[in-house]
Amino acid sequence: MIVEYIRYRIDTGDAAEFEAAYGRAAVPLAAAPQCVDYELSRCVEEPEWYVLRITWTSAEDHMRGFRGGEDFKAFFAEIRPYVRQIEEMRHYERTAVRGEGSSVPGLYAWAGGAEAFERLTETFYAQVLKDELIGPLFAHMDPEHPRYVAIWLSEVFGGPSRYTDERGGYHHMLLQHLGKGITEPQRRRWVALLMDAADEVGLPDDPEFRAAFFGYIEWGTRLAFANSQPGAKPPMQAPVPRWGWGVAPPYTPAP
Ligand code: HEM
Repeated sequence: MIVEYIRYRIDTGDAAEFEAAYGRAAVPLAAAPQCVDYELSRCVEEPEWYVLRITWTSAEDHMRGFRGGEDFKAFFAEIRPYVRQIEEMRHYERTAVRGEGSSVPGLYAWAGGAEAFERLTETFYAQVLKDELIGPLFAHMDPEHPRYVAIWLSEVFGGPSRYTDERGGYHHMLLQHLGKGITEPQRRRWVALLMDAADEVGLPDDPEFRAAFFGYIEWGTRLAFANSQPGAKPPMQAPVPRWGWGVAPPYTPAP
């Protein structure tokens, strides 16, 4: 990915028409498969300055793919009057220094932290052991298993990286599932019992949290199922996944 910055200096009297033109130009821009995202910002201290940021899949995709295609023609038709007001137009490589801030709490904090996941797995595995369909799979489980899965889940949902640091990370978890031959009914029962346990221990039940939580559990159990089949050849090394809110961040009612 590559980021293009275009800085404009626009007379304040032309600002409304400039923004409207970009509003129209954004339609073919958004339709271009080379465009990852875009944002036009206006300077607060000196309102004649604008910066347009466009993330492209690559500089080559931008210069050859987009510029050579139909979307560019429609895009350029809208912004042509402002080309002479461009003060800078360059591609920038992203560096490793980036990340998200804490304005939105992570799923780990939202769930209630380490204790919440420990309560969850304790209750869950107590039911698992009594279950006729999946209980036998866990008959010889390590008594610490619920705690290990709690620190795995905590790490996945944005808590400390304890499973990676203390328990061998993804590789170790993967080894526990290889060759287990989990069936689809067993996977479903695992999911159902975990969701029951989530209710029982009072994990947050707002739609946004449960959608994100369930999304990971669905994804993770499908991987565990696939990786447990005879002959499966999953990647042996990978980071522990990190799961976020996805398309529905926490709902905060208007004040
Ligand atoms: C999101 C889904 C899942 C997660 C996050 C998960 C997580 C884990 C982890 C972290 C371990 C290793 C614990 C350790 O460090 O020793 C493990 C082991 C194991 N998992 Fe899963 N698992 C998932 C799905 C499943 C499913 C669907 C099944 C079967 C129905 C299953 C059966 C097992 C078994 C039998 C073990 C070994 C337990 C033992 O003997 O100690 N897992 N799992």
